[in-house]
Amino acid sequence: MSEFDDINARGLVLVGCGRMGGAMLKGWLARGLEPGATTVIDPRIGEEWKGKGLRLNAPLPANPAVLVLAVKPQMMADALGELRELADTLVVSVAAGTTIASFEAAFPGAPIVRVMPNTPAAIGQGISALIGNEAASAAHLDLAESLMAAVGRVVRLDSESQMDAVTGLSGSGPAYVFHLIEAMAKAGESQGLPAALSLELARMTVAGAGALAIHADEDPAVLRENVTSPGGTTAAGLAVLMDAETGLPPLMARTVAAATRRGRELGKGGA
Ligand SMILES: NC(=O)C1=CN([C@@H]2O[C@H](COP(=O)(O)OP(=O)(O)OC[C@H]3O[C@@H](n4cnc5c(N)ncnc54)[C@H](OP(=O)(O)O)[C@@H]3O)[C@@H](O)[C@H]2O)C=CC1
Ligand SMILES: O=C(O)[C@@H]1CCC=N1
Repeated sequence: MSEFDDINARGLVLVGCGRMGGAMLKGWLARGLEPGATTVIDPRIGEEWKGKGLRLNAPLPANPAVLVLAVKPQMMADALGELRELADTLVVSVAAGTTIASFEAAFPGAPIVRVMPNTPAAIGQGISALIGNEAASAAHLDLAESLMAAVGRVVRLDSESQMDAVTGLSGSGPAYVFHLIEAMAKAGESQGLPAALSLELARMTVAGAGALAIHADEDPAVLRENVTSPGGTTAAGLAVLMDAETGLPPLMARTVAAATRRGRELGKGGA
């Protein structure tokens, strides 16, 4: 028994195979999704997906288990317009902003699950938050959860109103962390290190600290204190980074707030 048994029997349709759709597809194929059971709809399908046995831009199966929508929110209306009605299919959207209500208008009566994943899904290290509509049964939610659990961890939300903040935190978050790596590498260069060495030190520091944050029993605050010798180098660095006015906390608060706000705008049809 695998989480893909029903999906492999009935089919999965992925609409939009770009950065996020592609990341999930990579993870699903690695964990048991059969290429022949997978229909990918994307007008500009990347070369990497050809020759793998996927059904590329092929007619939709009669009654797929799941329809995954992974196009940009701004393209969603066009993409939905191209889909015919589906009989008994779970609709899963990963689009930022786009509300469950807007999908209910497109798929009346259908079970709909809104998910916010992130791109580490490509290596099975994602985190996804999900919430379903009234028509989504416990079995539908379990199906969506098992699909996303195949590419990382899954949390369920209490309310759709949490989804924009989730998007601003963990959906967009990998980009913040990649930028942290870039910024640390640049800072090392400024202190005289060669670029390649600085990048390697920054990349492994973030990766190692992230892994430790998951595997250690202690909270991140304790792990931070473990690095910080009284009167030492870390304390000097953190005095800058943790400054309540000019440090990371207010900057991160503004960053997540801006992303959350943008999610809300997209939900209202913002271009
Ligand atoms: N990237 C991320 O980290 C995350 C993205 N998301 C969400 O995932 C969704 C996709 O984002 P992302 O992968 O970054 O975007 P991309 O632009 O990389 O991927 C979207 C893909 O959909 C294709 N497409 C456009 N119109 C249609 C259509 N009518 N039918 C089928 N495919 C179509 C695009 O083709 P073309 O390029 O030709 O337009 C593109 O290949 C968004 O809604 C986003 O909010 C959610 C979490 C994280
Ligand atoms: O930037 C975006 O809008 C999407 C949603 C979360 C991550 N990428």
